[in-house]
Amino acid sequence: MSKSSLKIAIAGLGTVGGGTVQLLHDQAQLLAARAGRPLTLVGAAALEKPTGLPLDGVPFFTDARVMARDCDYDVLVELIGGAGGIALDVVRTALERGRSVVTANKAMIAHHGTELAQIAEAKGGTIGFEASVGGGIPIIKSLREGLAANRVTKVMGILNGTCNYILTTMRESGRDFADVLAEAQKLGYAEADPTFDIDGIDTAHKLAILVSLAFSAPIDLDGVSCEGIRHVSALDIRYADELGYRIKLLGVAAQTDTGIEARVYPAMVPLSFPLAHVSGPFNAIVTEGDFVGRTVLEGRGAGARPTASAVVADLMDLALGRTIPTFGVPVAALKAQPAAASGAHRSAYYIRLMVKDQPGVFADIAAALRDEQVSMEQVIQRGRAPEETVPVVMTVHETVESSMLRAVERLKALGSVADLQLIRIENL
Ligand SMILES: NC(=O)c1ccc[n+]([C@@H]2O[C@H](COP(=O)([O-])OP(=O)(O)OC[C@H]3O[C@@H](n4cnc5c(N)ncnc54)[C@H](O)[C@@H]3O)[C@@H](O)[C@H]2O)c1
Ligand SMILES: N[C@@H](CCO)C(=O)O
Ligand code: NA
Repeated sequence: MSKSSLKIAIAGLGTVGGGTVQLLHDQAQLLAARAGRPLTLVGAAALEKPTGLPLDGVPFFTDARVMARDCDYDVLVELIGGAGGIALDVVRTALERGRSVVTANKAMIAHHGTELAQIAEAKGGTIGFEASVGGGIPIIKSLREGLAANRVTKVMGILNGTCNYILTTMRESGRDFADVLAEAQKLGYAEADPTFDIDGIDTAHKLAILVSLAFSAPIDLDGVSCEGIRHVSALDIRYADELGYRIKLLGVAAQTDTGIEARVYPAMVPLSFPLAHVSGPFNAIVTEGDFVGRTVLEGRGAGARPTASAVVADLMDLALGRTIPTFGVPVAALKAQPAAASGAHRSAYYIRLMVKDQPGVFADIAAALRDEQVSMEQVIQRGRAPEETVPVVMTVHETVESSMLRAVERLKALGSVADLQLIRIENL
């Protein structure tokens, strides 16, 4: 006896929605064979009906709210975007109707995930959000299922394809930031508002989701500190190369004795580091678990086809009746934890100072570092330009963050220092 099809309504037909419609069409036979039932589109909504997508015979809606409310579907796929607004409305409507939801919307999950999981639990639906973190990389499934036997102690990753594309292309081509960002937008990697990418907000959304899954805690976006890549200059990228590092925007979360540490920041990573060679729009995530040790997952973090691959993986779980609580455990079992004590983090650092080229400057810099017990490792200063500022670049040994920040204040207060750039050096 053949099973009934999984009825899918899709809201949003842009980069990811278009890719998803195409995948459901191109792989229809393979999906039906694996799921034991067809996956059928019963509705599609967007501001305008795109041409060139295989949507013949699929009812089209310009109002996604109407589709969410009236259409007869098993699962609503939300690919509109935005933390609230229409995306949240259609998702709430579907869940309230006892239907399931699949979404790529990390902003919405990071802001409203716990509340939505509660509705899903109460009404008998589920929420799939594999596409929301790491694009096509199965990191949600990995944390929620594959690593379920472990206490996870650390999750660290390159989680934003746009930033990684910008940093990689700037390094390889010497092109400037704005030019490369425009290219990432054209390729469909960037968010509708690309400041979400470059200011680290998108990475923070994704890290908040990973923290919840890894440490069984309710989503806490406010608990993620966030620094983007706007201030990373071509000069720093060149010095990183010379010193044997790559600059990467990282999301890093760890379980510490005092609570959860969750941070987004650009860091220099040594070439031997598992994330150093991850380039272009690729993402990668390193996890550490108490029994499994380290695992590393790498793949395409953005773009139509990889992201559609993750959306449809969630649809396959639904078609097969494989369901699991949204964050791995029922909402009532999620336990909030305090944020780790600030300033206690230890790491090495890269410092670039723009200084006036005059006698005594270096002694002042050395004294500022000495006074805060910060120990220098390498120093690069070359060129001579008595009328201008010149770069002095240093790396310092592992030091407590609070000492490093006090030393930075001392350095900034020196009359000879015109500018200062501080970048963490990350190691595992
Ligand atoms: N682009 C990527 O590589 C990527 C990867 C992972 C996750 N995501 C996420 O996927 C989601 C979609 O991103 P995208 O890049 O496909 O966006 P997009 O801008 O390419 O597409 C958005 C779609 O939503 C539709 N839409 C917008 N407002 C609407 C409204 N009021 N009513 C009905 N439809 C409306 C648009 O017509 C369009 O079809 C976002 O949450 C994004 O963060 C994107
Ligand atoms: N704007 C996001 C899309 C994938 O989530 C990125 O560049 O990674
Ligand atoms: Na994913």
